[in-house]
This record gives sequence, structure tokens and C-alpha cells, in this order.
Amino acid sequence: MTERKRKIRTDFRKNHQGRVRRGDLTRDFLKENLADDQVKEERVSGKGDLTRRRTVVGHDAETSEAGFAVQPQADAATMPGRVLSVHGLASVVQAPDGRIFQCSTRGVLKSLSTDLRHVVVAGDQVIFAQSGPEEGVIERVEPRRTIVCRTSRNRQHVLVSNVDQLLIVTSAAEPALKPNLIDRLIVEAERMQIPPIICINKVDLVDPADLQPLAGVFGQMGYEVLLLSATQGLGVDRLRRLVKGKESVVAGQSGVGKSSLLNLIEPGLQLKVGRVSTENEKGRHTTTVAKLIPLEAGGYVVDTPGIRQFQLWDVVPEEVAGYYRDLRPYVSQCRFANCTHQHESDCAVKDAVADGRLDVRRYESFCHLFAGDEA
Ligand SMILES: Nc1nc2c(ncn2[C@@H]2O[C@H](COP(=O)(O)OP(=O)(O)OP(=O)(O)O)[C@@H](O)[C@H]2O)c(=O)[nH]1
Ligand SMILES: [Zn+2]
Repeated sequence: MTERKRKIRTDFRKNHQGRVRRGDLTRDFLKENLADDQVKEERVSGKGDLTRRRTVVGHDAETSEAGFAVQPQADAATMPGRVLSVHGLASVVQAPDGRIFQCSTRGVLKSLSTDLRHVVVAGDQVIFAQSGPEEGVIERVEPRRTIVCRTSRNRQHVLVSNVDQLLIVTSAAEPALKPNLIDRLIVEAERMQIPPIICINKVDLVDPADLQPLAGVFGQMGYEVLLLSATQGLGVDRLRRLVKGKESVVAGQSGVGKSSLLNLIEPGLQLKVGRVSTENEKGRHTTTVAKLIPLEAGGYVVDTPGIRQFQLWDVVPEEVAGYYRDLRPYVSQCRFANCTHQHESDCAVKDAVADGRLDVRRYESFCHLFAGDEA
């Protein structure tokens, strides 16, 4: 082992061990995470049973300021399509057969919203009438199942719709693992009712066994956790299977390996992603123009600089506990109905931390978020 690698491992252990309650991780769990890639079983340590709940957060909420419709003209041939991106009043729409159409939006439809940017967004399922070989007119926007929003001046801007999952990409080292940032992004996912997939990349830089406690805590809450290495190709098959046929939004700080992973899922994707970034930098909507990038195996990824960092919402402190799945069950048992779980007596949350039913690190990260600290 090189000196550098040894140092990374020691630092990792110093920073993360003892701060996370040892989750009960089975051989099966690690196998599931690493089997695709034939990781040797000797590297696996950890005993006990892990009951992995795979409850997915419901994501069929009708988020409907969409769903506008006007009757299509009787003589026009209409077809369904998916909006890949929106540039001002023009939308790029993909038909089911893969053909791409530049579409405008019917005037009546536009007048139905006070905020033009809400009428059509990337991700929308639409019905459009073909008006030329590669042109069309959007007649109808179907109700949105899920939305990713940004709030500014108390107004909600929908950035992308019909998202199936949020890929939270983080790295085991370089940059150092930030479990609190994962928690924060999970809060965003819970709030939007979009299931998160926690991707811990660069596991080649640490001993994967060191990640077990943390991965175990997330796994026990029912979240999907992937241990990955883009450089060694670990876990990539599983990631590829999970994104197939889905619309996935990618989030995570700079340098964790998002582009490297995307490029492994589909060679050439990084190139397309790169192009999107440059386009956006020049454009008016510098950081937030979302674009769906179709995957050859089916599905889309949305990898947009402004969404990557995910500083989209102002977190309301009182709401945070409701988005911590592990903490939520205790909240109603606190003595005070408006308990903040910080300094109150007879707090069921603090009791749960004290007797080990609730992970200490998760509770501490909750307190940081509650206080409005940056993750
Ligand atoms: N050791 C190791 N290095 C990796 C791995 N994945 C990516 N890297 C390296 O990490 C650096 C950053 O990777 P990127 O894919 O550009 O990261 P990113 O998240 O897309 O970064 P931004 O574009 O800044 O958001 C590159 O030098 C990669 O070679 C990995 O699994 N292991
Ligand atoms: Zn309490």
C-alpha cells in the first residue's frame, strides 16, 4: 500500500469511526453492493443481520400547476413526447420513436400561467401537433408526477419534472466523505418525494469495510446505497441497472466523480454533459437550465451545474425532523408538541439517541441542519 493511500485510510478511520453506530451489516449486503465486480470476500467483515427495507418514497404526488390542456385541433396529427430542454419559448421534444422536434407552445396554453417559465419545463410529458418535418406545437402538458424546484423571492421555479430518482454522488475520499451533506440531500429528496440513491464513489481509496457502518445506517432506513469506484469499475453495473429506463437527477459536490461515473454508464455521456455546461455558461439561465440526456439503454440523466450543488431550498427548521426518517417516529412522543429536540426535557428523540436507538451522527447532523448550518 502506498504512503498516500495509508494516510487516506487512517484519516478516514479517524474521522468516521466511533461516530457512527455500528450498523448490522451482513455479508449479503456487501455482496449485493460489490458482487458485480467480484470483490474478494476476505475484505468483508461485519456480522449480524440486516433487514433491508426497500420502501421507496412515494413519488406519484400530483404536483400540479401543470396539467394545462386545450383541445387539440381536430385535424392536427398529435403525438406524445418528452421535453428534453426548454430555451425561452422553444422546447426540444423527443417523440417515442426518438425523433427530435423543435416545438413552440400554443398561445392559449401560455396564457394559462402567470409565469411563462412554468408552462413547459424539461421532463414534461406533452402532447404536440407536428407542424413541419422537425417542428411542432405543444398542445398539452400532462400533470407532473414530481418536480425539482428552486425558490427565489418566495416564488417557486420548476427546473425539471417527472424525476424518478435523485442520485446523490459523494466520494469516500478526495474530497473527504461528508455524511452531513448526504443527509441534507436526502432531506431534499424526501421533501420532493423523489427516492434518493446514495452513491459513494472512490471506494478504491479506502478500505470498503470502513464504510459499512455509514452505509448500514442509510440501508436500514430503506435507502439504496451503492459503493462505487469509477476508476476500478466497481458497482457500475448495478448503477447502470438502476438508471435504466428512469429519469435520474445527479447531485453532489465538485470532484466526487459524477462525470466519471456517467461516462462509465454510457461512454460519450460525459462529452454531452460537458457540452451542456458550456452552453449554459454562455446562456442567460447560467446555472439552472436543465436538460434531459437520453441514455441508449432507455431513461435520462439530468446533470446540470445549478442542480448538482442543490442549494435549491431554504430549509425551514421546523420541517427538518419530518424529513429524517429515523428521527420521525419519535417526534410525536416528545413531551412538548413544539419540541425542537435540542434542549427540552422529556424529549423522545434525545432519549432514543441516549439509548442507542438513534444514530448519534444522524442526530448531530439533524441539529446542524436545524440550526441552518451549511452541510
Ligand atoms: N481514485 C479515484 N478517483 C476517481 C474516481 N472517480 C473519479 N475520480 C477522479 O476524481 C476527479 C474528479 O472526477 P470528475 O468525474 O471530474 O468529478 P465530478 O464530480 O464530475 O466533478 P465536477 O465536474 O467538478 O462536478 C478526476 O480526477 C477523476 O479521475 C474513483 O472512483 N477513484
Ligand atoms: Zn423532542
